[in-house]
Amino acid sequence: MTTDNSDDASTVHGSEDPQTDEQYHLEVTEGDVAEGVLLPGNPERVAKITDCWDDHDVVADHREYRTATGTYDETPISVTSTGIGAPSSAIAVEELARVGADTLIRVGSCGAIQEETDVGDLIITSGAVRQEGTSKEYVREEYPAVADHAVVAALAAAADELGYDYHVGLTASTDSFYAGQSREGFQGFLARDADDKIEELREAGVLNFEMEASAILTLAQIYGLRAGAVCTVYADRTTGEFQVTGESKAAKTASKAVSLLAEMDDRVDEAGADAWHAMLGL
Ligand SMILES: O=P(O)(O)O[C@H]1O[C@H](CO)[C@@H](O)[C@H]1O
Ligand SMILES: O=c1cc[nH]c(=O)[nH]1
Repeated sequence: MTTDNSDDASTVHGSEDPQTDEQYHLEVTEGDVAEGVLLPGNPERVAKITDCWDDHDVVADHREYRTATGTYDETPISVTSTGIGAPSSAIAVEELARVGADTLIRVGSCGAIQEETDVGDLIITSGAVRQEGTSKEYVREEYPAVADHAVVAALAAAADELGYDYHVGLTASTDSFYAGQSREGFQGFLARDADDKIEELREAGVLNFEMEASAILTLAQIYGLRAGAVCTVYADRTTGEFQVTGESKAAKTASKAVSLLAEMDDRVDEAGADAWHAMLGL
């Protein structure tokens, strides 16, 4: 008996050299992406991000993963959409790391749960509650999802320079937009402890809900990569207001942060760690 495997053969992605092979989900290879990569959830946000760059090319577009590479303020930079949620974001981190990315910044939207945060504000994540399952496949629940301190500082410096209102603090990353974020489901369904859950996070000082940051930060920490997150507030969970607004603020802030980090890295290469600390005001 003969078997026709021609279709299979054309879609095999080799695993002998995972660094340089085309990656199975993202369809990127080494050289396609810069060291600094922005990670929006929504593929449609890729174009909104590249709008503020000097130039760019779309280098891959497969499933939820759209990747573009270009320059911002003369700094090489890439963007890859992750799709919604931790499982697909973890795949993006895995495959981007394999092709040479070392700095990952999520550029997202979120729901804010504190009174002082308004729709359109930016929230820069310093650490994230791991209310998702993916990062638990990698490491025990007690392991912290922390943002890289230089990435947080660069995002805050960028938002300052651009004149945007921002808050720095803790994010809760969930596996569910509805039940996981204490929203009503279909026909008014309310998950067990929904009200208590949002109140507990609020009282513990958590600023916002979104769905990817904790997995990205956890994997980055395990792999020795730098990561952070900046999200625009779409939902104000204290007033009930919801508006899709301010996407370009997070895009510009994260792009500028990548160029500030590259500048810091160059200075460290030239003058040692003291210069880096001086730039951060430490
Ligand atoms: O706007 P993005 O980056 O997709 O982020 C947020 O929006 C989606 C839910 O609507 C989730 O991915 C959440 O994290
Ligand atoms: O409330 C919100 C808004 C955007 N994304 C989320 O995950 N939650």
